[in-house]
Amino acid sequence: MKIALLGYGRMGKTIEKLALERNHTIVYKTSSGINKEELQQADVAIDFSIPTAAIENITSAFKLQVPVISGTTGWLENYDEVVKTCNQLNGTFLYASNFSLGVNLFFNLNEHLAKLMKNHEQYQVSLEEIHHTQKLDEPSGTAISLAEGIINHSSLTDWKLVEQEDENAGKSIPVTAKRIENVPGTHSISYKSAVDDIEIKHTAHSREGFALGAVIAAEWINGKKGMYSMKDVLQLNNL
Ligand SMILES: NC(=O)C1=CN([C@@H]2O[C@H](COP(=O)(O)OP(=O)(O)OC[C@H]3O[C@@H](n4cnc5c(N)ncnc54)[C@H](O)[C@@H]3O)[C@@H](O)[C@H]2O)C=CC1
Ligand SMILES: O=C(O)C1=N[C@H](C(=O)O)C[C@H](O)C1
Repeated sequence: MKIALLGYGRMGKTIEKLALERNHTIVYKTSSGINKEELQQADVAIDFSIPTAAIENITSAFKLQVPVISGTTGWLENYDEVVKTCNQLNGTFLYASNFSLGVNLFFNLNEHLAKLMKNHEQYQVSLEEIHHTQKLDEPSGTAISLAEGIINHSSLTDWKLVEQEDENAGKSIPVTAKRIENVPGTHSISYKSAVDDIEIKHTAHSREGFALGAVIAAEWINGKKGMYSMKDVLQLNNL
C-alpha cells in the first residue's frame, strides 16, 4: 500500500518504521503543508500533525479522494464540521483519539465500569492523564474520549480540566493533566468513596502501540468510502 504521512514528528517516524516492516511504501511525507500532486499518489494518508493543521490536511485528502486516518488531537470541537465536509466531498475518514488496541479495550472496560457504578453515588469519579512535556493539548484526546464514555452511562453531564483531582467540579468529571518528561501516555480513572477506592489504568510503554493501530486502520480503510472508527476496525461494537 502507498502511504502519505501528513506530519513527520514522533508519531510519523514511528508509523514509517512499522509501515515499512509491513511491506508498505511511504510515497509522501510532510511536516508543513500539502503538495497535492504528491498526496494524490497515495492509497491512504495518515495525519499525525498539530491541532491547527489537522483540518486542512484532512480536507486536502478528501478533495483528492485519498482515504485519511487522523490521530491528531486538540481540534475535536470542529469534528462535526469535518464529518459534514467528508460527506459533501464523498471522502473516507477515520479519527481516533487513541489507535492502540490496549486503549480501545480500555475504552470498553471504562464504559462497563461506568455502567456498574451508575447507582453507587457514594463514589466520586475522577480522571487523570500523564504525558510528555512536548504535548501541545490538554487534556489529552484519550482523556476526553474516556470522559465521554463515562458521561454516556452516568448522571454526569460534562468534564472539567482541574488542577487537583479533589476540586469540586459539580456535575462535571474532574480531569487532571500532568506533564512529565518522556511519558508516552498514561490514563487512569478512579472511583473514590470514604472507605475505599476503585481504579483502572492504562500505561503505554512506547508509541509503537499507537503507530501499529494507525497502520492497521490504514490497511483496513484502503478502498472504502465513508466515516469509520476504531470500533469498526477492531470489531469491538458488540462487546
Ligand atoms: N491518536 C493516537 O493514537 C495518538 C495521537 N497523537 C497525537 O498526534 C499528534 C502528533 O503527535 P507527535 O507525533 O507526538 O507530535 P510531533 O510534534 O512529534 O509531530 C507533529 C509534526 O507535525 C508537523 N507539522 C506542523 N505543521 C504541519 C502541517 N501543516 N502539515 C503536516 N505536518 C505538520 C510538525 O512539524 C511535527 O513534525 C498530536 O496531536 C498527538 O496528540 C499522538 C500519539 C498517539
Ligand atoms: O500526544 C501524545 O503523545 C498522545 N496523544 C494522544 C492523546 O491526546 O490522547 C494519544 C496518546 O495518549 C499520546
